[in-house]
Amino acid sequence: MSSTWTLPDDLTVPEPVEFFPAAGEKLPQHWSKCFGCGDDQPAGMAMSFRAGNGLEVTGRLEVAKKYQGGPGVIHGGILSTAFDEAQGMACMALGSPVVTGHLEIDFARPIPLGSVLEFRARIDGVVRRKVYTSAEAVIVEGPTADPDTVVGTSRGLFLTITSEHFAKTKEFVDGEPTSPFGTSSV
Ligand SMILES: CCCCCCCCCC(=O)SCCNC(=O)CCNC(=O)[C@H](O)C(C)(C)COP(=O)(O)OP(=O)(O)OC[C@H]1O[C@@H](n2cnc3c(N)ncnc32)[C@H](O)[C@@H]1OP(=O)(O)O
Repeated sequence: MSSTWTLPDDLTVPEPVEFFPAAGEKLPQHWSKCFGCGDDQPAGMAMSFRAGNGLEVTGRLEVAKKYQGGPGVIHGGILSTAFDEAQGMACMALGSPVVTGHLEIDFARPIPLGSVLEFRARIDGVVRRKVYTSAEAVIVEGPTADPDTVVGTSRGLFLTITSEHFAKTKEFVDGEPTSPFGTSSV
């Protein structure tokens, strides 16, 4: 199905901030307790990310058996979470924390359990606090691996925020952060 997503006319394309890692380098976690990428979150998806060219990042997800939705395939909510994480991590190029405002996914192909997915996510541009992002996923390891076949696509709007955003939920934080960005990058 084709997306109804359209980019605004007044979109501008920023440069990555100076401290954004060079292409191929690992991105720091934004929050070690994050369900998507945290290394201090045993229940989480343990996604990892590297900087790509310009405003692009690549992410990796191993599709564990516990992510099953339909028989033998990934749950759509897990794939959506992975896109959310990947597009949010692309926003790291702005050097500002963000949260997701809107996310839409096309599920293009079944994704068998045991696959390794690669996500290619990017910032398409910004308008004021609004960050327009997009991403695709391909299977790079597993029974149906094919790096040229897109198995899912996503478009997402992220909003830059200040640290005050999370002040409201500070008392509910589960555990101490260990990521370089602490609680505030998200
Ligand atoms: C670098 C860090 C790496 C982070 C990776 C993290 C990956 C995971 C990310 C997440 O999953 S975050 C968790 C899920 N998201 C949330 O919990 C956010 C909950 N929603 C909110 O807190 C607020 O709705 C939000 C901050 C998104 C917006 O509220 P604001 O009061 O700050 O914005 P405001 O209403 O002033 O709108 C600002 C602009 O955004 C637009 N906007 C806001 N929400 C929108 C929406 N949902 N859809 C479309 N447009 C939206 C709004 O129309 C307006 O456009 P204009 O500038 O053109 O006037």
